[in-house]
Amino acid sequence: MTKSPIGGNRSGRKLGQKVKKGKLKASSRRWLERHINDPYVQRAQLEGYRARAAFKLLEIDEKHKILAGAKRIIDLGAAPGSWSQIAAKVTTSTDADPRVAAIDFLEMDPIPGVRFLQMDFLDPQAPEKLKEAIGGAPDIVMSDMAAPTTGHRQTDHIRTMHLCEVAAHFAVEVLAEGGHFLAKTFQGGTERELLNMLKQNFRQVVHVKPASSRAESVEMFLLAKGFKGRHPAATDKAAEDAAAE
Ligand SMILES: C[S@@+](CC[C@H](N)C(=O)[O-])C[C@H]1O[C@@H](n2cnc3c(N)ncnc32)[C@H](O)[C@@H]1O
Repeated sequence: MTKSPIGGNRSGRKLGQKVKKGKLKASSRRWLERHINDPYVQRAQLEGYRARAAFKLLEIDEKHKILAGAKRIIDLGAAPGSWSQIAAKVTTSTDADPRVAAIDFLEMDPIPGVRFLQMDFLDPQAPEKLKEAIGGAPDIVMSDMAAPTTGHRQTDHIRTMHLCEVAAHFAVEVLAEGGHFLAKTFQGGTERELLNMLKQNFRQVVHVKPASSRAESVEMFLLAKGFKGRHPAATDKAAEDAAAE
């Protein structure tokens, strides 16, 4: 999703009205020009995705093959819904047999096969509600969550890193063995402690910057592949291995 400088408008309707009335500030006009000329925005419209963010997930998948065979997927920070659209397709989720659970504190238009919770993922009740909604261990927990911007770069950075950390701990709590965790992070932002925890619990941990993630953005994705499972012995051995590295 691309954030509008006029306040999180996703549909472009309000923006369109402001353009018509000639009320745009210079920064908004620059944003709009970039948005309109963005090839990923155009492709998203052509291919029926709700956001250009779809291509970040598709590019990561092209290289790292995480989606094929996934039966259940949890999507954190889902609105407006392009990742959930992909998840519903991959899992062949339907309203009668839902296999995708999604959460966002913003509204999201319904997607067939996606159980959507409009709530804050940091709400203490969110993990249980998501588990109930998905109805079984997910093969993928993916998070595109970014904290709402305050204008103070470091604060925004810390808040998004916190979301990434909470998402990682949730993934370790719910994933099926062999499952994957994907989350938005920032360049240079992933804490060593979090990386170590992921290395203990997953076979491979990498940082990815898809081409569709704007070059000027510090956004990156953290991908942890192949969840080792919640076997205490395996976890102890993994911890020893990670500590020895
Ligand atoms: C980049 S957008 C996600 C775009 C989405 N992946 C897509 O493909 O349409 C990030 C989303 O994270 C949501 N978000 C941020 N913090 C959140 C939180 N604490 N709980 C739930 N959603 C959150 C925002 O409301 C926003 O909609």
